[in-house]
This record gives sequence, C-alpha cells and structure tokens, in this order.
Amino acid sequence: MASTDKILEASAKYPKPAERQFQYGTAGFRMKANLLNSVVYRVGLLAALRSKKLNGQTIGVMITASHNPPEDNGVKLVDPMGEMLEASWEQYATQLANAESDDALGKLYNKLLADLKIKEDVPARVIYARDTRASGATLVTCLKDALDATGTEYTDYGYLTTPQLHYLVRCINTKDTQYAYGDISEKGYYEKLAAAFKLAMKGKTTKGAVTVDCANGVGGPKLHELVKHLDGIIDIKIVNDDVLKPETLNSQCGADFVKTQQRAPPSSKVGPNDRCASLDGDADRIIFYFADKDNTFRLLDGDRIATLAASFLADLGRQSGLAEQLKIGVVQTAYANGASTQYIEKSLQLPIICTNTGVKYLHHAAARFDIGVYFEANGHGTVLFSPAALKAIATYDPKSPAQKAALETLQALTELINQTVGDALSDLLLVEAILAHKGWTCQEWLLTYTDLPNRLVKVEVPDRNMFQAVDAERKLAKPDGAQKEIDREVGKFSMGRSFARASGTEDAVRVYAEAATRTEADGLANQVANIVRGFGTVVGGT
Ligand SMILES: CC(=O)N[C@H]1[C@@H](OP(=O)(O)O)O[C@H](CO)[C@@H](O)[C@@H]1O
Ligand SMILES: [Mg+2]
Repeated sequence: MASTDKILEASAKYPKPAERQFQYGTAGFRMKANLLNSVVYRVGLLAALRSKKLNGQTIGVMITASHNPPEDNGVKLVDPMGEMLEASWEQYATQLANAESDDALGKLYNKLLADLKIKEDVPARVIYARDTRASGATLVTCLKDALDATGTEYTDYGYLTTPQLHYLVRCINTKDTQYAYGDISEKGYYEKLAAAFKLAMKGKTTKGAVTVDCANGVGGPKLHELVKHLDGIIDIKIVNDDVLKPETLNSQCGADFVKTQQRAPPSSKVGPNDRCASLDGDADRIIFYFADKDNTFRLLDGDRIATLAASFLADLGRQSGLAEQLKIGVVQTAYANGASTQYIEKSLQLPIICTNTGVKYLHHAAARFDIGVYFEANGHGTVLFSPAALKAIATYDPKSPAQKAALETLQALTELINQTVGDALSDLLLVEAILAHKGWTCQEWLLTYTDLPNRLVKVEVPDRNMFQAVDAERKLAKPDGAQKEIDREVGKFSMGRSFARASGTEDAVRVYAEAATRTEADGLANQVANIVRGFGTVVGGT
C-alpha cells in the first residue's frame, strides 16, 4: 500500500529506543526529550487516523512537558471540541509508540485502519504548537514527517500555551455553526478574553496589582500579548518571563514549585499582602498566594479558586433570577482539602462529585451540571456551562436592573472562561474579576475557610501497580489488608483523613494525609507511608 510505504520510509529515521515501554497517560507521553522522536512521529500517525475517523475534523497536537524540568518534553492530542483525546484511543497511542520495528508499526497502522473502519481517502487535518523548550524544534520535525507521510493537511501555530491550542481546535471545528467558538487565530483568543473581561469588570476595579510568575515558560510572552488587549483596566506585573534561557523553565518558580514547596519563588520581591500568582510551563495551571502581615506564606490553590468561582456563580444565579435553571456543582479529587469540601457542602450548599485524579475525569463529571466548576488542588481547572445553561443566560428576560446586571456578568463569564480545558490566563482574569466584584483582597479570600494542615508524600515501591485504588481513589482494594491498616491509623487522629494511590505519572505511590494540626498531618502521612512501604516490600520482594 503506497501510503504505508511512505510511513515506513519516514519511520526509518525515528527508530524506537530499544527496551523502552511507553504509555499514553493522564498527560499524554512525557519523558526526557531525547527519547521522544519516535513517539512524536507515531503520535502524528495517530492524529491523522483520528482526524480521518472523525470525517476530517481537525485534531490538535501539543508538544509540551508542562511543569517538568527543561530537559523533558512531551506530546498530547486534542480532540475536535478542544477536549483531551477520548480515553478509548489512548491505548492506540500506546500501541503505536511501542511497535518494536518499522514493519510492526506499518502492520499496526493498517490494522487500526481496518479495526476502526477508517476510510483512508478521508482527508486528515491537524494543527500543532509547542511550548518554549529547546527540544521542541526537533520534535516538530518528527511530527511533520508523520503528517507528510499520511498526506495530512496541517498548520504550525509555533509557540502557544496548551489552552490556546485547545481554543483554536474548537474554533476550527465549530466554524460557521451556531456553536462557533471564536476567531481562528491567536489574536482572536486575546480579543475574546479581553472583551469578556471588560464586560465582566464593568464599573469594578481590582484592589492593587497582581504579580504573575510565568515559570519562564510560554505563558510569559502570551500574557504580555493578552495585557496589550486589556486597555490598562487591571495592573498585571509579569515576572519570570525569560524564555530566552530555556534552562530557567520551571526552575525555582512556577505553579508546581509554589504548590509543592509551599513557598513563593525565592526570586520574588513582592511585599506583604501583595497578590501573586504562578503559572506552570504550558500555562494550563495557576495558583495564587501572598505573604500576610506577619510575612507568613499563604497559598490560594485550586480548591480556593473552585470555591471562589462556585460562590460567585451561585450568587449570580440567584441575583439574575436563574437559580432554578443554573444548578451549580463542584467537582474535586481526593486531594482537595477537606475544609474546602466542607465549605462547599455546608456554607455554599452545593453538590460535589469526587472523581479520580486527572483532569479528563473532572471535566466529564463537570459536564453533568448546568454550571460545573472543576479544579484540581494543583490549580488546573475551569468552569463548564451546559448548552441549556448558555441558552437560559442568553434568552432570559431580566425583571429588574439587578437581574440585568447579574445576567450581563454571567454572560461575560461564559465567554471569559475557557470551555475546553483549564487555562491559566483565563482563570487569572476570572479570579481578578471575582475579587473586583467582591471588593476582596487575598486576605478576605483566605478567610472564607481554614485549610486543614496536610502532607503529600511520595513512596517508591518495587511495583506501584499492586496498589489498586477504588472509590474515587480514596480507598485501596489491593493489596489485601492495606486499607484496614490505613483506617486504623486514620482513626487515631483528630479530623484525620488519608489515602494512598499509585501515581499515574510517576513510578511511585502517593500518600496524602490531613489532620487537625501540622504535627498530626505529618504523623499520619508518615504512618500511612510506612504501611505502603510494608505492603510494597513484602510482595515486591526487595
Ligand atoms: C497529586 C497530584 O498533584 N497529582 C497530579 C499528577 O498525577 P498523579 O497521577 O498523581 O501522578 O499529575 C497529573 C497530570 O499533570 C495531575 O492531573 C495530577 O493532579
Ligand atoms: Mg501544565
């Protein structure tokens, strides 16, 4: 078959590293960049297949390793509505990446064509972009070879944040429909966000500046562009935006550093009570923080953004007269701080769904509500509006000036909030708009509830796969007896909660614990980590 010949010819340039097994996980493929050539080439083949299967709809390919160190890179696929690749296709990505020889790859490609009933003559369309990592250029070449070999039409969007690529994919596939998402350009993205932000801010001002640490990644230049469209209605100070020194990416800065180290980047020069935010390397995560008057570091993480957004949207629902049509729900994972869960249930009186870790799970659960707010504690999340909610907001006839004002703000938020995926730039503006409406500083935001002290520990065991979690990963079904021991420890601590689960992205088991005091949270985490070590060692035999 002619096209397979081309695929094999190009594939010969990118042999699979021997003895390596790859897996398309929560974040696509991610590893040391020098191992990725064959993987990216094969992801290109899959993107072509996916597009053909979906009648030539455009598929996105993003080359990034997010918050990982500069020497890593990665690749992930974006489905037509700007969502992550449908879960059932992840296995094909894994199979293609692991085909040992060119011959095996060609056979697998043809098998997928046949098994998935893909018509080869359907055109394939792909767009792609990358973050600022030095290795990105080489990987783009691998990708292009796959797209050329499969006769795919493609557009290279250069450097983009991950959510910008998701935005563009959705714009392309909804063009000229009633769901048209926006202008198909990077500029269109800024214009959409800026116009919505201005509407949302009408008559309100933020209290002081917000300093945004861009992790020395692609978010820096993109935030500079966005600011140009905001007409100075908000004071955004941009730091750690040096993309010319790739080795500084995510180094001692960025959302992951701040969240895991529970401290500001050492380079930070802000004063007490100054509002700060940090993005990750591909700008799909954001967290806020500040130093209080005693210079104590205070984190405002994804749980805080979720509670802030949910409370504001619930207020707007009531004020606009649409509370009945706009049922709001919040989606969290087991890592959400117990105090946030309690605040949502008791104070906000909103329903909560707890899902497995990984944004694709949260995203799908959030789609079940009229307005679904989802955030991982690490700052990745967004708010989804259902088609019925959008219709209600667009068509409702307000009965008073107060209803009209609330409705206009709601309308603006439906445009401001990225509907495809968590987006640090969109979330930044969302939080700023809400704080402006409430007239809050970070201090007031922090006062809504008090986080329970918590600890996250990574435990390395010979075989993490023996730890099988159930109940949204809050309990261990395997190894036998482990959960019983964890329960016994948890029972000894006041307000204690703890769970262990195998990481989906690292070769380790993560243990999370929270309790009434810092000492207790640390103690509980250590005890549960010991239980995990004990079970891991016995069966693993080392
Ligand atoms: C505790 C934690 O932060 N886990 C992260 C991490 O998943 P693990 O499966 O825990 O390794 O990476 C995921 C992908 O970036 C992210 O979605 C998730 O929140
Ligand atoms: Mg990221």
